[in-house]
Amino acid sequence: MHELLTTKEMAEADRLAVLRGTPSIELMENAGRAVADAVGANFGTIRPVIVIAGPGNNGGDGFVAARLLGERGYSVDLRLLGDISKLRGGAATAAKRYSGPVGPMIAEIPPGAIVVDALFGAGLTRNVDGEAAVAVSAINNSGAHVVAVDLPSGINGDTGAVQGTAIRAAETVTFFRKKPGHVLLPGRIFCGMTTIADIGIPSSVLQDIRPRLALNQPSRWAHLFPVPRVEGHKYSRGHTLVVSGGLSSTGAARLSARGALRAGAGLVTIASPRDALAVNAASNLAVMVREAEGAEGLLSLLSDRRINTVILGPGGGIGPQMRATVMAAVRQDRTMILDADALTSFGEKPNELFTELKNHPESTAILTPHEGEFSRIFSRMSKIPSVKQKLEATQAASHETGSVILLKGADSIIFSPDGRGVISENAPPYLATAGAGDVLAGIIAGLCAQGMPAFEATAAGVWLHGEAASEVGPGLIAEDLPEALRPVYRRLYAELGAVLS
Ligand SMILES: NC(=O)C1=CN([C@@H]2O[C@H](COP(=O)(O)OP(=O)(O)OC[C@H]3O[C@@H](n4cnc5c(N)ncnc54)[C@H](OP(=O)(O)O)[C@@H]3O)[C@@H](O)[C@H]2O)[C@@H](O)CC1
Ligand SMILES: Nc1ncnc2c1ncn2[C@@H]1O[C@H](COP(=O)(O)OP(=O)(O)O)[C@@H](O)[C@H]1O
Ligand SMILES: [K+]
Repeated sequence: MHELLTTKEMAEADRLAVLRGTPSIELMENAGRAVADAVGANFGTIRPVIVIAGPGNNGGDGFVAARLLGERGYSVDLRLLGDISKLRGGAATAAKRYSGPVGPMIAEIPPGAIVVDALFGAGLTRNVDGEAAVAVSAINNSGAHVVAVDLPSGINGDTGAVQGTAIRAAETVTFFRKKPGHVLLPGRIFCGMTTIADIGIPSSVLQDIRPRLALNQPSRWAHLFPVPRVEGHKYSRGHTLVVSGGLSSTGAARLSARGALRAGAGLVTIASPRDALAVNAASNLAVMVREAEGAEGLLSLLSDRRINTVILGPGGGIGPQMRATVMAAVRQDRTMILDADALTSFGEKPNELFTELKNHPESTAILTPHEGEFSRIFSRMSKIPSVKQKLEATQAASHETGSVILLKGADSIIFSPDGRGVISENAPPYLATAGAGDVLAGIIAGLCAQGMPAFEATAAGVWLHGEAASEVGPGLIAEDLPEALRPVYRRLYAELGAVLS
């Protein structure tokens, strides 16, 4: 159930379901029934229901829901955008089956009403304006409980963007699988709680559609999640190196190091400039500290081939020294997590980094920008859209650079250069706190160190990070995150049925 279908893929799912024997009107009847059931689950017949129907199949679902709610004893007021004679296909059939009155678009919602929003769904092609926009604002201003059919009207199903204006729903009933617009912001906020209804589309259609996008859930990466082995030892669990900043900025590296260790790396070492050695050493026990000054220092530490992952960027400083250090790591064929300052340092010359990465196919880079860092590093690359189109931009950045890209936010997006992508929805808002990203870089590195492939390790790291945050709860600070991994790991291993004797 974790695949995400673009609106085009969903139309294909509908088409294949029809080809395999389920008539389109039956899909629409099932969709309308699921919506009527959602109203019935929470509200008795005492509340009036207003169904706002649009000119396409989304409106058709609205006609079905209106008919069924009427049959169940609700007082239903159906309003249609456009002319009933212009309805086509399933929507025309659904309208014929509805015997109640059909009114014009509404500009005011009576108090206490429940609104079924069946104005536009997957077929929204342009900004909402005119009469439809008036209805949207009347609904939003009324405080009515809104059940959206498939998508809140005005939300783009592929991007989650608001097209002109959009209905704020309390709940959204979608069909077969979620769409990206249900999980990407701001769409996710407009959806309220989203439920998925089975309308009779067989899951086997997915074998033909082969969706590339999914929710970031353990089902995507659990088969590759590292499980400590009885015959293992610390070296078989990998060694992560974190490059620290100078005396006044060691905290970020220490947070990353702690994240990597808790995530299960066998060893973690902080590569520290001399001036910060004392503070790094004094504040770490299980994490080791070694002196390393700039690119030269890093190279000398990387002569130890057991160090298999390197974190660069957190608190590292912006400028030529950081660029040289990153380039040195790239030439050493390691898995690198490039975060924060390591990304910003290449803002002027991104191709310098990406050319070097291409010349070293044995090295793997995972880039973990937030939106600001993403713009800094990618805005000069013409084939990468603006970060405002975040899904397309992340996918293009991964494709163009051959690196795993994690675009951080409330709806973190991760893409692999092979085109697979996941979107996360488990991060609580209080995770947005200083240093949380540094811990995340560490968790991802800790998973890579244990041999998990880069894309899956990044997805798993982001999921664990969100779960750990929820485990801590409000009041969270970044230091809490590595510690909260323990109960999350315990639960995850239990769910995986992993034997940890
Ligand atoms: N396919 C199936 O088997 C099933 C589909 N199902 C349901 O169908 C929905 C998709 O249906 P759909 O493709 O007809 O699109 P829909 O969202 O109704 O909108 C298209 C209409 O709106 C109009 N329009 C668009 N934007 C507009 C704007 N800004 N302002 C004004 N008008 C605008 C557009 O006009 P046009 O662009 O053609 O001029 C067209 O008339 C899907 O979300 C699900 O609920 C379920 O029943 C299960 C089975
Ligand atoms: N509104 C939000 N809801 C949930 N998580 C968020 C939100 N905003 C940011 N985050 C998460 O918080 C973390 C912040 O990381 P980052 O921006 O690198 O901050 P820092 O550099 O201070 O560590 C990321 O994991 C990001 O996904
Ligand atoms: K809708």
